[in-house]
Amino acid sequence: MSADLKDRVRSSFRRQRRELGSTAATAGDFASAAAPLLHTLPASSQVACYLPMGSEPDTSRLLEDLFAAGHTVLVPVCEPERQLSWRRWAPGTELAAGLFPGIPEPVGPRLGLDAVKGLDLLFIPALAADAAGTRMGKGGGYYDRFLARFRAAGGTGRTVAVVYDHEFLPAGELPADALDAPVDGILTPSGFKPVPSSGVYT
Ligand SMILES: Nc1nc2c(c(=O)[nH]1)N(C=O)[C@@H](CNc1ccc(C(=O)N[C@@H](CCC(=O)O)C(=O)O)cc1)CN2
Ligand SMILES: Nc1ncnc2c1ncn2[C@@H]1O[C@H](COP(=O)(O)OP(=O)(O)OP(=O)(O)O)[C@@H](O)[C@H]1O
Repeated sequence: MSADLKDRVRSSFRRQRRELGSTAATAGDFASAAAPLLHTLPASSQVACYLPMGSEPDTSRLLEDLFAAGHTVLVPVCEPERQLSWRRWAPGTELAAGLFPGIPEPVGPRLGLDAVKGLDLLFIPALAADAAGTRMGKGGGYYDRFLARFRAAGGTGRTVAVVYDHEFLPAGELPADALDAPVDGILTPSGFKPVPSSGVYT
């Protein structure tokens, strides 16, 4: 698959995001769609989820629901060289700009791979995802790098890409390369879609 094709597909989804405006789904839509998935989580699980920015799918209610259900919630922190570390999040946690001014991050101690390799579930930002589990992000490679290290460290947590309904595509429609970490499922406002070949939810 050519990098050029991937760039063109990414640009097109980025443009659509910018044009979404007020027609975007609400935080409640994503939280409701995730409810059945949350019911499958053991008590006191460790769950990662991004803090939404701009026109991204709004995970704010989902974050609150996870915390209210008694799970430990971790959010990503951008580190140099496109690495991710993590911080604990709770409602009201103080946020500050990190490496990228547009991305809010909690203040407090950072957690590295050792502290998070037991993660049970990760909600991952994406611009689009297909039914085969191919995910397209913003192009930083942050999550691909993190998930490669997470799996290499023995991490077995399930991965779920969060996108709008029009960004969920039939299997095989997104270009994929060897470094792309596949997801186990996709969350859209209309529901949770397990990836059959991942075997985790089927
Ligand atoms: N909410 C959220 N948090 C997240 C991600 C995400 O996609 N969404 N990430 C998913 O990987 C990581 C950060 N990924 C990034 C990917 C691209 C750029 C980027 O294009 N930056 C622009 C300027 C950004 C700005 O407007 O401030 C640049 O570098 O020029 C930044 C961060 C970790 N945290
Ligand atoms: N495991 C990895 N190790 C080193 N480089 C990687 C790895 N995964 C991805 N990359 C590189 O990162 C860059 C961006 O990758 P890609 O386009 O797949 O990002 P993305 O999935 O859209 O971004 P993100 O994961 O931040 O949402 C590419 O140059 C890719 O080769």
